[in-house]
Amino acid sequence: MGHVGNRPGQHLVEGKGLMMQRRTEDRGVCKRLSAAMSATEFHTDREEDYRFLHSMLMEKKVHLLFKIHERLKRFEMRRPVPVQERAASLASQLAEELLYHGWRDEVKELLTLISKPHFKMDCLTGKNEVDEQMFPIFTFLLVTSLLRTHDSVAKREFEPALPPLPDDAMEEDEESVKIVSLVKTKEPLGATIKKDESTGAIVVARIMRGGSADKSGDELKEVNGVSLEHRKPKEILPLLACSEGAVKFKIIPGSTKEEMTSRVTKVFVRALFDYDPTEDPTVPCKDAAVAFKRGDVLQIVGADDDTWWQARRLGDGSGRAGLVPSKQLHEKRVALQRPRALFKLQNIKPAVPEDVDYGAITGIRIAGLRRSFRLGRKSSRARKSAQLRRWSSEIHGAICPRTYVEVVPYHKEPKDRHRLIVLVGPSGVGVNELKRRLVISEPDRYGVSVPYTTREKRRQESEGLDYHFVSVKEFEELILNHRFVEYGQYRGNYYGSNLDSVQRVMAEGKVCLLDVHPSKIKHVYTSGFKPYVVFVKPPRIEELRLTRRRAKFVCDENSTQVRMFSEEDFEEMLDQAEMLDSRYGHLFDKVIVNGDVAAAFRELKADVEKLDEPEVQWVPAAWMRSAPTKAWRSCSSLTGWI
Ligand SMILES: Nc1ncnc2c1ncn2[C@@H]1O[C@H](COP(=O)(O)OP(=O)(O)OP(=O)(O)O)[C@@H](O)[C@H]1O
Repeated sequence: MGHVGNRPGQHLVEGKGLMMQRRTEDRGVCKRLSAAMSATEFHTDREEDYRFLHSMLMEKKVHLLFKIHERLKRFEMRRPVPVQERAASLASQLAEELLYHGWRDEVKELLTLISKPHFKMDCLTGKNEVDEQMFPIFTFLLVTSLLRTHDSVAKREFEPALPPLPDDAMEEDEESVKIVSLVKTKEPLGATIKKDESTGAIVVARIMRGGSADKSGDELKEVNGVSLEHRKPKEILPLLACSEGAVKFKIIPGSTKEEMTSRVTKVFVRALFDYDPTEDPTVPCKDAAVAFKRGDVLQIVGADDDTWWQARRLGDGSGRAGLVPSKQLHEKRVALQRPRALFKLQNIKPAVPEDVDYGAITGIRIAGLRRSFRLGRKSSRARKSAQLRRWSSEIHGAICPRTYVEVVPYHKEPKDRHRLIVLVGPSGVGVNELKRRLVISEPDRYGVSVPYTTREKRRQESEGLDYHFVSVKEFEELILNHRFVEYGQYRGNYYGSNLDSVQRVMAEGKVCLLDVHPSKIKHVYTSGFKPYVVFVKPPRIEELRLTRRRAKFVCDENSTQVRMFSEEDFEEMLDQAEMLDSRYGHLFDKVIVNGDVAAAFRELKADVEKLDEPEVQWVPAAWMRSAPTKAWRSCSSLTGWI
């Protein structure tokens, strides 16, 4: 066993010698097994080691241990919960009903004795030691006894009772010292501690609002009687970790407490990024942090720290506040990441002629249901400049990252106009298809804005139904007056979605459906339109192949050709969707995956209808007031998020 040398496995061999001495001890079995297994990497050539391993692995106890482990795991997964906390009293009542009448006094006394939870089972197993006639009663009592233990566990009565406050607690220093006893439970204390650099004192750094402790700024003097003088926070954590049951803190109120309380903010924000504390190595305490997804609404209840704010996630039911990265922290993090656009070339989508007669393809003519002015409508020159804009916007996004935006509750009144529904998505994903279905389903409720164009009217077209036909001069004036949400040129003609056209639909009391490139959403991002942005996302490629087998796709740049989707089209659609989601995802209120078109349509319709219900909707605060609240200004500024 005394193998000495510089080989990597040396210490393992020595470890094995130690293990062999203790081979009979159950507790060492697992350790030995894992160490021996590691040792095999280096010593499988040694006969002795091999024999040792073999004999150990064949040991019945090892197998039993694994079996126990598996059972425990299975049991753990089932998460058993008590059906009720009064099983024993029910059983006793039943016993009374059935048996109790006419029992001798000795039996009654015995019954009292052995129905205690801690009554030893051994006493009941020796049949000869007790009256034969009473044996069924013993059996019953044994069960009752077990049920009492069960009830104690169900009521968690096994936890120690709080020790009474020492009589001299307040006498010690009436003004400034208080002793707090807390029972350690599974619920986090809701506090983090740190060393105050200026005074050297250990202080409660953060107390989560709604958590067990809520006295931020207090100074910790003792934990379970152990003085914390000159100790570092990491020395204190083991003290807390190893304390069983009652944990006693001696706390001196911090001087800045009132000041800090007054700084509590009541700001609501929408998160514009996902946050998972389990994947964040820098969070001060993972259990004290709050996970959220992009789009979740958070109530910021503490923003006095530059790095970690305290927030509640609305709708999570716990009401507990926890740590979330501050705006500044998230911005710094994003800034440290390399902007992807600088290193990854984007796929350029081929142009699709905007002038295709949609009605001819679908057989359905609805005012304004022309092919969209979205990505696919650009000439190759326009595409190049669009690509450059895309790059610059990605770099801009990295410099000015999306963090949080202040939101306020909005209750729609019956007299209020419907919100504008903005549909975005990669070309060919089915935005027009969904729009068309909505309009057909309720033409009196849904409407689409009629685009403007400078091209000649064709024979089968009507003014105000297919297009508003205007002169170049008129169109350019409208451009100068910022009347277009989106416009472009194709084959020498202007085409555009006009704000007045959108307003006309809304003024008719209809829900206006608008599809634009997400970069244009800013033109309608106002309290007047209150846009509700729906991102239509393609499903996985397998589902695209399956669902679009018979779909026709307008494909040719120079003509009005229609063809089936190709594999390349699908890949491009998915690429574009990813790009749109990463760049404009912070603007999306809803994401609908358009796999099965009927299901996507139902989901969209239900969602849009919900906007008319009296339920609260969270909208950007900027829509409802001209300036951000004082509280939000204290958190950060609102600029540059759209
Ligand atoms: N879920 C779906 N299943 C099968 N076919 C679909 C589905 N969604 C859309 N389609 C079909 O795919 C084709 C393209 O759809 P649509 O014209 O609505 O796309 P789009 O997103 O509006 O494209 P563009 O931006 O280029 O105008 C149409 O023939 C449409 O009927």
